[in-house]
Amino acid sequence: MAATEEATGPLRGAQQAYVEQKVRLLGGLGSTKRLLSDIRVFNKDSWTIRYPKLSTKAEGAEPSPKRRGVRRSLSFMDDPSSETDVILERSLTRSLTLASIADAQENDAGESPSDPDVGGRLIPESEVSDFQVFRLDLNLGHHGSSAAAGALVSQLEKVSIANLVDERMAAASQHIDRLCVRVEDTSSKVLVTGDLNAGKSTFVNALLRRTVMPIDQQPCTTAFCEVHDFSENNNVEEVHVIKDTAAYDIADESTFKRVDLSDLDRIMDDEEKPSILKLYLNDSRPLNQSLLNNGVVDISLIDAPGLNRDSVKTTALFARQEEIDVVVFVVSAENHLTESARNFLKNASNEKAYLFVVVNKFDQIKNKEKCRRMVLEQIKELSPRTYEDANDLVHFVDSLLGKDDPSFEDLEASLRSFVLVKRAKSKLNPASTYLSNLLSDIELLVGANAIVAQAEIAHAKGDLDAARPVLERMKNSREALEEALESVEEQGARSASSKTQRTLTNALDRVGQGLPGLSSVQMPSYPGLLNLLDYARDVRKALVTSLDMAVKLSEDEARVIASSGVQEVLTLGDEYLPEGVERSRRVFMPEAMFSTRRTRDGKRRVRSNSAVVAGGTLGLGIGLAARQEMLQPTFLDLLDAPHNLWIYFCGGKEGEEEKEQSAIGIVSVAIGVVTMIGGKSIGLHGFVEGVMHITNILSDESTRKWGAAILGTFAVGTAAYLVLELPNSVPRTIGRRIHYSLVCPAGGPGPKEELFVDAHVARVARETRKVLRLASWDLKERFRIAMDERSREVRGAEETERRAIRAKEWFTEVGQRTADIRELAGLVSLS
Ligand SMILES: Nc1nc2c(ncn2[C@@H]2O[C@H](COP(=O)(O)OP(=O)(O)OP(=O)(O)O)[C@@H](O)[C@H]2O)c(=O)[nH]1
Repeated sequence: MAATEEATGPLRGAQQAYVEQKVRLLGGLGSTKRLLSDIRVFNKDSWTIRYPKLSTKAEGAEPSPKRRGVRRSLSFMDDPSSETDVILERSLTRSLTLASIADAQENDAGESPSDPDVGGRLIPESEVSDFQVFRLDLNLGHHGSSAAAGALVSQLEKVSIANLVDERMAAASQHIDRLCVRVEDTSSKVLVTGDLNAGKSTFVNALLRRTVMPIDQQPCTTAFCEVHDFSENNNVEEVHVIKDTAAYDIADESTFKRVDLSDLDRIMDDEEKPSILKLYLNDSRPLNQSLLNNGVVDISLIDAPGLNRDSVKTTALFARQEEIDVVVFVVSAENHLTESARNFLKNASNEKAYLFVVVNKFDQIKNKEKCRRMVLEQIKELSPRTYEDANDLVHFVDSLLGKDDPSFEDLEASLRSFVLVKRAKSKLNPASTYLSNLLSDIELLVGANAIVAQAEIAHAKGDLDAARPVLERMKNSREALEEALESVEEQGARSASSKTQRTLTNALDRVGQGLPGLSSVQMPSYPGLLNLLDYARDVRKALVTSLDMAVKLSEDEARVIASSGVQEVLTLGDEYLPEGVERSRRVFMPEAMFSTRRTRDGKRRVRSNSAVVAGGTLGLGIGLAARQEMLQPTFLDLLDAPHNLWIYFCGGKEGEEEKEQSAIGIVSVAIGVVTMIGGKSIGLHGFVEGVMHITNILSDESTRKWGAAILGTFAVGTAAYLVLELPNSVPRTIGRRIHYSLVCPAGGPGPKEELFVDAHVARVARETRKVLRLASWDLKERFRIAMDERSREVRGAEETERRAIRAKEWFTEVGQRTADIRELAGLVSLS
């Protein structure tokens, strides 16, 4: 573009300043893009970013007069119920401090003089607590949809919210790319928009000093009409009708349709209404007066359809597009700001910060002062920065009069200055405003997340303080517990074994003497010689049963020992297991000890060697009394010849009394034989006759006379003795035989193994040990699991603490980086 010295001279200084600021801003945008990328990586790999919500507290919301910050209640989208008091400071950067810490610092500061800049927040109070760029409310409208969206988001999980924030950051990063393109672009686009019929086309025509745009009392602008200097179109004035803006290429005829300028009215009225038109016009005014042909920057004016014609959204979106540098908002003074105008201004001011407002048809207003006041009040609320610069940015004019209205001249000068001289404002400010908002959002995000990290550090420390000592104690006491359990097991088994040994040895000794193993067992009464065999059977059964009962007694004693052992194990559990660990819920059932297992077919399975090991007759397994060979009386039960012979001839070890008895016993052998042979049918009479008969054969007459008498007397005496002695000798004989069979079951004078006693001792000890081992195994398992859990807890808390410390450091670093970027991009002051 050719520029004359006259036009460029006064603008050169501003241009240079602009270039410098542009370079700084581009640097800031680049750094912010890298920062965003780092935050996204951190969000993905190291820390799920939480999305904060700051709300005003009903009470105590006001800050201390000494403080620049405001008190807010911090909560998070994924956990709206838990709130923390924070102080939000907004000076050059936005920072969050826990209220408790800020209060403490304030107290430490003592009676320091009040900050003169109290409440000097640089962005409006309403915006200070909220996100501008990362706001998760997609609908920017005013219809209260944000509350619904907030409620929806609060249902989402942390990760989903972090993903939404990530999407925002990705979008911000792309927006930065577009901003960079725009900042580097030398052209400036001025969008003229406003309510329907506000006089936008009239105003554009007045600026161009020619009637180009169709004007009507009826709403008539249906297309976006972009007005460019005709130098961009080879100095040819014409209209290009465009279907697709993105595809439009001035060098490619297929992307547009050429139309003569004089046909503009006709195209607008066409049935197939175009949506975008490019008008190339010759503004023949001198460079220092012309807006389009100004010698510094390529300006294009865009006359947009009235807001209420198209949907508010379309125009609002258009206004937010990055190629728009300046928004000129035309308001009809007759209507003030309509609702759609207010919506538009509110949203556009977020994006642009400064808006150029033309209050048109001011000539129609009678009470001009009142109108001016009311419009300015509305602007103050909607775009505070525009209001701050109202003298330059808000103009009350009559566009119909155009250049003939002195106010219009002021407007033109301000607009030229706004677009050209204050180019930084019109061109760079949208980018720096966006950058500043973005950095503020990052600061709010990392500030809140640093608070979360701090809370996690404290929480992890608390967990570690609680779990570490418990774990240490468990590690140190593990060996002691194992030893104690082993001792319980050992002592229980030993005690059961020695008790059983004593009980059974005692019982077996008594049985060996013909007495019942346990005194509680009744011996059968002697039924007489004729029922001797039954008597022997009953005696045998009683003795055997008494042994079974002794076994049962041993088992009962073992149950008591096992019970107290199990109790000891439980006490050890209480002593060694940490609090909160569930104690054993196993119930020890003594009656289950020594039970036989049943096989699948329901038959009993005897686990021990059936030769001598028995549980007794009382349902405790196969006892001696259940074994037929033990109950079956034999001849030897009555007259134990081998025993008596052994004792008598071999001297034995028994005492004298035993010897005397044995002498008689020898005699009894013969009688016994006869008795057994004759049994009940022969009887004593037959026996005496038999003896006489024998002596008849063996002796002569003289001896027969004496011998018969002697023999008769001897036999009768012996028989009488036997009859009297049998009730005592039979139990002794049977007892001795049972005793013998249980100590030498294989028969014969083999090694004197105490098989009966030993086997039961081993069995009872084994069963007792089994019970105690199970109880101690259970406790050991609980202890091991509890220790593993504590180890895991400690490791988890250590990991959380490490992660949170790293995150906190990282967030602090990010806070520093945003401050540096502000410095670099020249955003130190947002005014
Ligand atoms: N008195 C007076 N009338 C004006 C002024 N500006 C525009 N008008 C009239 O207002 C009516 C609408 O003007 P336009 O310029 O077509 O308005 P617009 O905003 O472009 O209309 P649409 O594009 O259709 O929304 C016309 O009849 C104009 O003559 C003004 O400053 N004073």
